[in-house]
Amino acid sequence: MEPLRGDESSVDPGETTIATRGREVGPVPVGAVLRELPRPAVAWSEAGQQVAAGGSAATIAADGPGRFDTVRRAGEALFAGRTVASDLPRAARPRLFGGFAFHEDDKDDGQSQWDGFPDAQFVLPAVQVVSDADGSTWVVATATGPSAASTADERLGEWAERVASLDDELPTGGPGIERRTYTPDDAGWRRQVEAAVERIERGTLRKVVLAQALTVDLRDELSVPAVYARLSETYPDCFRFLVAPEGGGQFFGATPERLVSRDGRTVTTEALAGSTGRGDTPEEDEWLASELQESAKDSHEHELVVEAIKAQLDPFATSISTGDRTVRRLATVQHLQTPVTAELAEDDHVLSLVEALHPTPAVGGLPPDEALETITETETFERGWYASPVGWFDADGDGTFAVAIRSAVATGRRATLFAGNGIVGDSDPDREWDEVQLKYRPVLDALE
Ligand SMILES: C=C(O[C@H]1C=CC=C(C(=O)O)[C@@H]1O)C(=O)O
Repeated sequence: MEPLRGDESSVDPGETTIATRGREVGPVPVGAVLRELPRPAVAWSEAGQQVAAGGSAATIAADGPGRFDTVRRAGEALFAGRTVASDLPRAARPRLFGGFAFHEDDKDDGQSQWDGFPDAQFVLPAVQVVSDADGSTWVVATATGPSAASTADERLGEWAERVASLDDELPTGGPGIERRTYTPDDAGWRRQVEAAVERIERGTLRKVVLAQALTVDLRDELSVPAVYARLSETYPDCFRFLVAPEGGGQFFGATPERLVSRDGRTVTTEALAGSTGRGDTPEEDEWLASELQESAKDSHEHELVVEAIKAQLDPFATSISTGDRTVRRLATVQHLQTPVTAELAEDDHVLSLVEALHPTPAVGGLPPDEALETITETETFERGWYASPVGWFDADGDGTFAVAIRSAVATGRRATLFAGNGIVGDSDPDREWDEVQLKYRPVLDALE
């Protein structure tokens, strides 16, 4: 099916009647399902809920500066004609899954690993396997158009049968890494960080998140479903995601960072910035965590993010509150984290909040425009969808988006991993290099 593009007028309500049907099945391993599903494929896991989805009942794509608005309006037009079988749990309702490129005018020259990833793309999956937090698993089929109901019924029958007879054998080890190429290399990184620090000392820039890319040539064919399953085991508390558009590469990761969730008028987000490593013993872990809590550099970097998020939410909110700052401990790094919640004054759509919050200074910087300019002028690789909003939204305008860090894009036997660090006035290039290497580990470990 051709993606719906542009404004509401391109969406014919007669063509977009949605029918959703579902059936409860026994537990199914996510990797095995992903291997079976057609493209475009998406996977999403949060808070005990796991979705693996494939095929498209409808696709929305958008490019350029109005992309958030375009997607929201096309989504609203699409959802207007939906019918959902009444026996389905909330987790199986129609949702659009996808995300955005980091920059609004992302250059897709047709030759990079980002080929096939537009500035924004969302898919209403034809088939989903949803494992809900209560332990139940559902096969869900969705179809659009005049014969939506009968197509959804047929699709459900076919997929419930296929899912029941899945072979769950997946490669147990990673494909192995033959060659690594860093962009920039360590000397180039040093120059970039020094130039950013100089810019901060000289003028009005306060913080910029500089990132780098690590391209790995793989020894064996990569099974993204197997890597996704491995990330799900190692990072159960992170958002795991996979976006595999038709005919493009596969973008995946396990990110600790929520961009925003909207549930009615309640908004949840967080500041996550300031990092240190993990220790070899519980005592060393504690020592590193308390050093992080007390570090003036990390506190400054973190507080800039908290203040910016509050300011970004302010125009929407009747109240904003922040929780206690804690240390979030992951498998290879520890971060300073502050939860932020807000109550909306009106029923703003989650995509309006995504637009307001992206990029947070945890992946962009401050002031935002100057930081973005610095990133564009400095970085020598394509961010594509790295550090961008990925997630879902539904017919009510509720949704959850994560920040797509700890991620990689893969095509064939090659994967490019991304990682970045917040640079402030007293950043040291060597320490920043070491810290960035820790952020490659989640994906790297799954590939080795
Ligand atoms: C930009 C990344 O991390 C951000 C999130 C947490 C901590 C960060 C930091 O300490 O610099 C970064 O702002 C990344 O992982 O690529």
